[in-house]
Amino acid sequence: MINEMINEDELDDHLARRIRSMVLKDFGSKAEYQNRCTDIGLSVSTFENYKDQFIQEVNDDAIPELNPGVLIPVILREGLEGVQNRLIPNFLGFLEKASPKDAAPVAMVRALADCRYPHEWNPASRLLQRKVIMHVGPTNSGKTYSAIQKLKKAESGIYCSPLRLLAYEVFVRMNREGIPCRLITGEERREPEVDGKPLELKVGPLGKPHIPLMASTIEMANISTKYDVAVIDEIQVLTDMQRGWAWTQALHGLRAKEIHLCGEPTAVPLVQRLFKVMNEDVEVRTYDRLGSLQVSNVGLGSKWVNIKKGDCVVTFSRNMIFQVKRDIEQSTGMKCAIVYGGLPPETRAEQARLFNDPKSGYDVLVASDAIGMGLNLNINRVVFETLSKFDGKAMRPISISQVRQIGGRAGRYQSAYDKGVVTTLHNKDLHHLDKHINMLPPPLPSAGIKPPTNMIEMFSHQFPNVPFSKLWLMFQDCAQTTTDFHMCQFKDQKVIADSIESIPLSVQDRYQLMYAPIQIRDPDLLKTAVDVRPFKCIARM
Ligand SMILES: Nc1ncnc2c1ncn2[C@@H]1O[C@H](COP(=O)(O)OP(=O)(O)OP(=O)(O)O)[C@@H](O)[C@H]1O
Repeated sequence: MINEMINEDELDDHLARRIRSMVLKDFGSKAEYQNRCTDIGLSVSTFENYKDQFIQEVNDDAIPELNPGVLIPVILREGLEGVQNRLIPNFLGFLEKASPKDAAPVAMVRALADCRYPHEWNPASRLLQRKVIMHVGPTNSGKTYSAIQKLKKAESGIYCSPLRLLAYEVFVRMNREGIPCRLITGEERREPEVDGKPLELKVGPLGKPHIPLMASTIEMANISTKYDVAVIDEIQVLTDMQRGWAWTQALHGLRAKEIHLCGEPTAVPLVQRLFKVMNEDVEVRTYDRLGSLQVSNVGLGSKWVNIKKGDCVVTFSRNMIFQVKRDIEQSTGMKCAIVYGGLPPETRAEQARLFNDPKSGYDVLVASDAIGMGLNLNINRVVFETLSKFDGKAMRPISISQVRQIGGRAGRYQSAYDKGVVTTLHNKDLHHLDKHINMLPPPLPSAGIKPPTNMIEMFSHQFPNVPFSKLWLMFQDCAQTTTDFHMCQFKDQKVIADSIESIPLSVQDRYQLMYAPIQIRDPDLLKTAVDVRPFKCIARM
């Protein structure tokens, strides 16, 4: 497959055109596309009459959504599938212009799947004029620190986190400083406490205890409450294929007088465009890195014996984390702490604490890319075990943004090592690392969206008795979006939807289950998810 071999810096207009031609050839010849169009109500003759004209228009770059410049980030993020998924919606858009009469049979279902104005999905927030401040800069530049300072002083506020562990960090820090803060994640809810003991709360004006702050994973952020200040961390994740919708929803929906966004400068143009549609201005504050970060001129020569105290080895599979830990402990005698996404927050925090404490005896950290977002660790040197990651389908080079985010964990301000070093296990990877760490990633192309449940329900009324996984595909074929948005795809969505198809459930329940982060490899968990409702118990954010 062509897309499995593409590096971020190799994909140019010419290659994007070649990939597009390949996909268009299938559109013209494979029965699948015709069937998908007839499933939603188009006649066979309409498809046959207009498909070649459509292919010609695309090849002439007359359909902006399928131009090479738009497709490059799509191919990098979604592979060939991203281009394939965009063909039918654009074919229907083309048909509507070319022959409204022939497009009439699908006009209503297209209107029901109109996702061009996601800011209208949160009408209550449109009544507010929100002040938006965007803190941007490289890693370790004090962006989150500045935003959190504002949150601390707020009468009411929310911190929206990309990770359970970061939400937990803010929860612990705020309560320790005497500022009552709740924790809300997919897994747990906690009232203000310090070291397991409830925090003494002041009584508010209505005679109830006043808890001003909430630290929440972004998927769980309550957007119906009013806040003085909201902080959205790692805003660049809004472009993520699976989770981006939660950032977009927070950005559109948070009912806060003041919103602070923290993240990479690459997010600025897209975020500005999204707020412009809502008539809200964005004040951009730019930060510089606190302390230097250097790429080493030597790798470890593929030898774990070259690991030193203060090193963090980054690898991308859970099996490798344990393997690397064993290898390092055997060849150096040093003990390794481990951090990866699947660990419970307390265990992760404990492992991070052990590594950060110079007297604990844990000198090395072995971690997954879970450390790439915001964690404060005393790392002297980040060592990439590899620069490729399995994305569920194929091994792909990690993005420039990921290289920079993960590498940037070395040398944290006011930590034991304020100058950071980045290197690779294998010398052959060093050149790639050096090139990418100094490269500015391109601006973010689009923000993820997840259509609201009522939209899917309305759409489903047009196609009774269609299995849900097929209905979701039909919705996406009909969906209209602008180039600023993309529809999020949920991990294993088809497998989940098909495995619950025979169980009597509402459309709302099916939709909710489909995007719940269920471990489908565990059949018991999937069964529990179906048996136990509401489904909050299985959320694993
Ligand atoms: N003005 C400051 N005073 C004291 N400590 C600070 C200050 N600014 C930043 N720090 C500390 O520096 C470290 C990095 O800051 P912060 O987490 O805000 O960086 P960031 O730019 O958000 O980085 P990342 O994107 O990696 O999360 C943190 O430990 C933070 O507490």
